This record gives sequence, C-alpha cells and structure tokens, in this order.
Amino acid sequence: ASSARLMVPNSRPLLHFGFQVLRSCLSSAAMSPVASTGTFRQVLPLNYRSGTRVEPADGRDKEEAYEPATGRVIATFTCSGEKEVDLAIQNAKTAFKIWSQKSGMERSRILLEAARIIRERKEEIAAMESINNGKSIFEARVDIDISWQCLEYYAGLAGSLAGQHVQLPGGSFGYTRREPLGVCVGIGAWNYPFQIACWKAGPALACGNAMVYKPSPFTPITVVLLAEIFTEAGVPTGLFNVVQGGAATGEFLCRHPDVAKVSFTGSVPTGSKIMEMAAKGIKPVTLELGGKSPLIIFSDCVLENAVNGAMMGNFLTQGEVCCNATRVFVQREILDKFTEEVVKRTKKIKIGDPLLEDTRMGPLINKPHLEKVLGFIQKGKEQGMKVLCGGEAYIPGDSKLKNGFYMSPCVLGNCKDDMTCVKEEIFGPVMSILPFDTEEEVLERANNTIYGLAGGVFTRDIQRAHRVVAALQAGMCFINNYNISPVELPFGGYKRSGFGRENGEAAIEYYSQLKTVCVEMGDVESVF
Ligand SMILES: NC(=O)c1ccc[n+]([C@@H]2O[C@H](COP(=O)([O-])OP(=O)(O)OC[C@H]3O[C@@H](n4cnc5c(N)ncnc54)[C@H](O)[C@@H]3O)[C@@H](O)[C@H]2O)c1
Ligand SMILES: C[N+](C)(C)CCCC=O
Repeated sequence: ASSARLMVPNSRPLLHFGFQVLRSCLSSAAMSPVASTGTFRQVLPLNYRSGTRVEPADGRDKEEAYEPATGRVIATFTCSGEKEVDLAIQNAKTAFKIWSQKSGMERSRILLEAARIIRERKEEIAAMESINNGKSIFEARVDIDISWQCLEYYAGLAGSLAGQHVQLPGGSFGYTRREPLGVCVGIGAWNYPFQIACWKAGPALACGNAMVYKPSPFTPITVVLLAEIFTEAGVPTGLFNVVQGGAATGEFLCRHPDVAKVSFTGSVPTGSKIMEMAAKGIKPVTLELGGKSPLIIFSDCVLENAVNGAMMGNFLTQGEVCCNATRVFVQREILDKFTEEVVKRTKKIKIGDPLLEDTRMGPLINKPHLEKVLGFIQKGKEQGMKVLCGGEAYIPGDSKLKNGFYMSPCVLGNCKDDMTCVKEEIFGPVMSILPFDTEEEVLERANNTIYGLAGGVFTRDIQRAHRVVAALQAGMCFINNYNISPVELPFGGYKRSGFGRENGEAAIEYYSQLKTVCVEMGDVESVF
C-alpha cells in the first residue's frame, strides 16, 4: 500500500455514468477535502516496476512537478533513461506470459477488484489529482468515477472476448482466436492523468496485454497509485509499470523493439513523431490528439440547455480539454440573448483553491501555459476580437495562492473564422462565439479545420440534429449536450485529431489481434 495515502472520508453512494456522477457531485452536500492546499509533498519514488516503487536505474535529467494552485514544487524526480525503460519492458514481458494465459474471467475478477479499490480510495486519488493538475476537487471526483467505471466496463467484456467458428467443406472448419498484442506502451497528457491511464490500461489488460505507462512529467503523481492498486488487486508482478520522464523517455519507449503497440494521448505534433517512430518497427498506434471542436446552436434550441452545453464544453478543467467546443456557432436570431447569458454565467464562475468544495475553476497547469493562453487572447484583441469577459491573470484573495497560475475564464466576441483564436487549439478557458445564418453555411465553416475530435448541436428539430451530426467531420458528436463521457461509448478523432478509439467495445480492436486457424478433417490434396 502507498505510504503517500491520505485520509479517506466517509464514502457516498455513487452513480454509474459520467454525467449523472457530475450531477450528483454538483448537488451533493460539501465534503471536506482530504488534504489542504499548500501542504502536499511527494517523497516516494515515482517509477513503478517489479510490483514496487523504484528510483530509475539510469537517467540524467531532473524534472519538477508543481502544485498549480500555489506554484510550489511538490515532487522532484529523475527522468528514466534507456536502461530503466528496458527494465520496465522486460518486467512487463515476464508478466505478459502469465497474464495472457489467464482466462477472460480470471482477468475480469482482478480488474473488478482494482475498480473496487479505486472506488474505495476515490477521495484520496481525487485530492492528489486536484493538487497536481489544478482541477477542482468536484471535477477530479468525476474523473476518478469515470476511471473505475472504465475498469468495470472492460472487466465485463473480458470474459466474453472470443473468436469465430466457421464451417468449411468436408467437415473441415476454421476458427479465430482473439489474442493480445504483448507489451503495450501508454503515453499520457497532463489534463486527465489518472483517467487517461485507465482508458488505456482497462482495455489493454482486459485483452491480456501488459503495459508500461509514461504520464506527462507535469502530472507524475496519481498514475503510480493506479500501479499500486493493480498490484493490490492481484495482477502478476510487472504487468503495469510506470516510467517517469518527458520526450526522451517517451522516445526510448516508442523505439523499443519489444513494444507491440503505442497508445498516445497528447498534441498533434507529438502524435506525428510517435507515429513516425512506431512506423519504423511496424507498431500499431492509437493517437488521441488535440481539437478545435464546433458547437452549433440553432435558434430553436432550449436556450438554457445550450448555454449549459457551451459552459460544459469550454470551462471544465480550466478549458484544458481536448474535445472542448471552443468554436461556438450561434444562429444570429439568438446571438445577443445567448451571448448575454453565457457572459453572465462565465463571470460568476468561482475561481480559486481547487480543493475547496465551492470552487468551480482552479489554476492552469503551469506558468508557461498560462502565459501561452493569455498570449492567444492578446493576439485575438490585436486581430479585432472583443473580450466580453475575463481573459486576465487572476490572483485569488487567499495569500497562499498568490503564486498560482490562475486566469479569469474568457468569452470572445466579434470573432472571424480566420482569426488565430478560432483556428488554433488554445487549451485554456477561452470560448469564441461566432454568428451564423444557415445550416449549410455553418456546416461548411464547422468542418473547415484540420481537427476532427468532437462536435455538437443544440436544436429541437430532431431531423436536423441527426443531419448535422452526420455531416460533422468529427469522431465524437453530441446532440443537445456536451462533454459527457459514458465509458460504454467509443471516443476518438477524425482528421488530425488522430485515430483508433478508446472506450466502448471498439477499443478491444486496438488492443488485440485475430489469429485464424484452419483445421483440415480430411486428407491433404496436392497439385504436385
Ligand atoms: N484526444 C484525446 O483524448 C486527448 C486527451 C487529452 C489531451 N489531448 C491533447 O493533448 C495535448 C495536451 O497535452 P500535452 O501538452 O501533454 O501534449 P504533449 O504532446 O506535449 O505531451 C503528451 C505526452 O507525450 C510525451 N512526449 C512529448 N514528446 C514526446 C516524444 N518525442 N516522444 C514520446 N513522447 C513524447 C509527453 O512527455 C507527454 O507524456 C492537447 O493538444 C490536447 O488536446 C488529447
Ligand atoms: C472527460 N472528457 C471531458 C470527455 C474529456 C476527455 C479527455 C480529453 O481531454
């Protein structure tokens, strides 16, 4: 068990779908945080191999991880070198031999146990996620709920993974076996550290693979808890390993000859490099990349729902969400009313200490990122955009937060499709509002982007809703809602937002391979 474990308060009933969980968190009575901001310090090693935390066997560069709420360093660690990466992969290979021989039901039981432990330790994990990432505690709880739901879901599928039996002439037959790939590498982004790891580990382990996981160096803390939980749940030693580090460590992983697959979540430029490295070894990749998603709001919508959808589509996790609907197209008849309401609601967002129950927006991940986001807004102003609210660095009243990386959420008006803020992924709390007149026009404009991760529509016209999502060039579409995450539904992008899918039955395809067996029941005929 982790000695970094924090106190776990009374648990509460849990609901099983992302949105309902979010609702329950929003409406539930305040629960006191398990740690207070400004006190956490990570002292244990952050690599995980041979079923325990270890210091890396080699590595040169040191990294520091921050608590964005205060700007404090909470962990210093060495980035894993080539030797450490190899040790983790060799461990995974050994564990794979045992794990891949287990039946689906055996794997299922262990994944269910891991899900149960995550549920039990939800408050502790959520608090650490909030401390290291900056997202509000109530959002972090939703992330942890989605994480255990993901493991439960794949535990449910593990027992029914199967091939096909095909009858051939003369009593001969063929069958297919669904087999694991081997050692899979997971590389994650910093915005959903624990959840991204579960979205990869859940299907990978259910299919019988082993995994070596590298989180973002900005958020190294919580994935090690996941590794400890898998061990406690009963996976073979070395099945799920963690190596810490940045680009160099990631490259050692991607280039390693014993790695069967790379599943990557991160930016488009890094995704392109990953694909190139994987191509050298003919390794399959899953790429979950960035986005600049459109949300189309027709004048016949339920305005309050559309406003809620736009808020959820822009301001979760300080706007640092890949599938955010940062281009909000609003039909001209309701533009003023919609804008007025969104601005009113945005101004009311409570910014501050992420561990406080009533905080709805915490700090951004780090200072350079905050400066980058503010730079986008400055550029927007220079290009003629109107800042309707927010868009400034923010210093909360509490003196311990004065060095944190806060900004006020921003709504931009007077936007044009060719402006930088409308074209590029900002990855911060910045919503651009764009008027439109017709369905045909808005679809053309919505699809005019290199990205294709997500998209949404608000309308009461059911035919139009389905017509619009069918025309959207995006992998994840929402009708009359936005940014909900049922783990039963596949998630992934079109165009440069990547390929492959996480969640849902679809993910099984990306962590397994089919073997065909042809069985002869008669004699062998030869043409020679
Ligand atoms: N589609 C999705 O599901 C999804 C989810 C979350 C975030 N994202 C995207 O991630 C981006 C933000 O995350 P980020 O800033 O951490 O992205 P990033 O690409 O900078 O880093 C992602 C991960 O890749 C590693 N990495 C960097 N260079 C590497 C290299 N050369 N070889 C191997 N690994 C390397 C990083 O250390 C990190 O762990 C945004 O674009 C966002 O949209 C996508
Ligand atoms: C859980 N969300 C909100 C759908 C985000 C998925 C991961 C993207 O960054």
